[in-house]
Amino acid sequence: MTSIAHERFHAVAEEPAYARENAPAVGRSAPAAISLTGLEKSFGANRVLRGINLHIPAGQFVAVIGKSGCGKSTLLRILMGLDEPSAGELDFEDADGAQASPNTRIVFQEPRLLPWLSVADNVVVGLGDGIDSRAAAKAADAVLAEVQLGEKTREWPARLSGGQRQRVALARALVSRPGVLALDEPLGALDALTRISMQELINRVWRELGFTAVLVTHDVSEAVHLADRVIVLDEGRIALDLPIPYPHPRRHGNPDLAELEGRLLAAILGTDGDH
Ligand SMILES: Nc1ncnc2c1ncn2[C@@H]1O[C@H](COP(=O)(O)OP(=O)(O)OP(=O)(O)O)[C@@H](O)[C@H]1O
Repeated sequence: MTSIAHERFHAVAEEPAYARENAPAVGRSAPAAISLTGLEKSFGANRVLRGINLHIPAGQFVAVIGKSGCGKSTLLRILMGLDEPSAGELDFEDADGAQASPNTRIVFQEPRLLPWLSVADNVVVGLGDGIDSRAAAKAADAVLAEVQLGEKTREWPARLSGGQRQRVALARALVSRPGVLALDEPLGALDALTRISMQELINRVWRELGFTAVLVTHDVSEAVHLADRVIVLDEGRIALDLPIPYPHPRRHGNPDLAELEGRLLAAILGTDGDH
């Protein structure tokens, strides 16, 4: 495993006006650091995660990549509290290193929208209960504008394209201003051009809002375009921990990124030592 001294290569911009004025207090949390220590997960005799040690600083964007079945989604589910580890520890820390319980949200490959609710009401679902309905509607409209769906707030999900539906799912995750956002192959079902525009959108909202992001993807190009750091999982272990030391936003076709993509592919396919 290659360990890295993390540096922030992106400047988190000052909080945008829409976020200050329209984000409700409910759920809102500062970006949190994530620490995994000796994390293990078994399903019966199947040892899926085998002693994962990983520290993700607050605000970092990490991509997790690896062969099908290597444990990526299991790791993400444990991070989100959707599954329990068999052994080891998961801790969140605030900027002072104190234990934290950040607001965490996840976006899946399928948008999972409720078909009987409008686009705006689907986003309001992301706020949970206990928030004034006018404040919730205002927050939903603002975040929908941020994901360029300001024209579609009253539309039904069935009348949107696949990319638009996934932008609603992203807006539903962002409306409560999470400190940690998990992305489980969120662009996997989209065509190549929509993927690129969604990558730009994810990169922009991350730079603007500054949450900690963990992205599971099969796409090495997506990983090096979005992440500060890419973790390659192999049979439940970290096979490579690769920093991507370039400022955001990143250009497609950059030869330095192409070289990193090659290294990642070799690590995923287990051909690092071959010539
Ligand atoms: N709830 C479960 N019960 C039993 N086995 C499970 C469960 N969830 C995952 N597994 C097993 O854990 C292993 C890792 O699955 P996981 O979904 O984490 O892999 P992945 O790397 O995300 O795969 P993919 O890239 O195909 O989505 C697989 O062998 C899978 O069958």
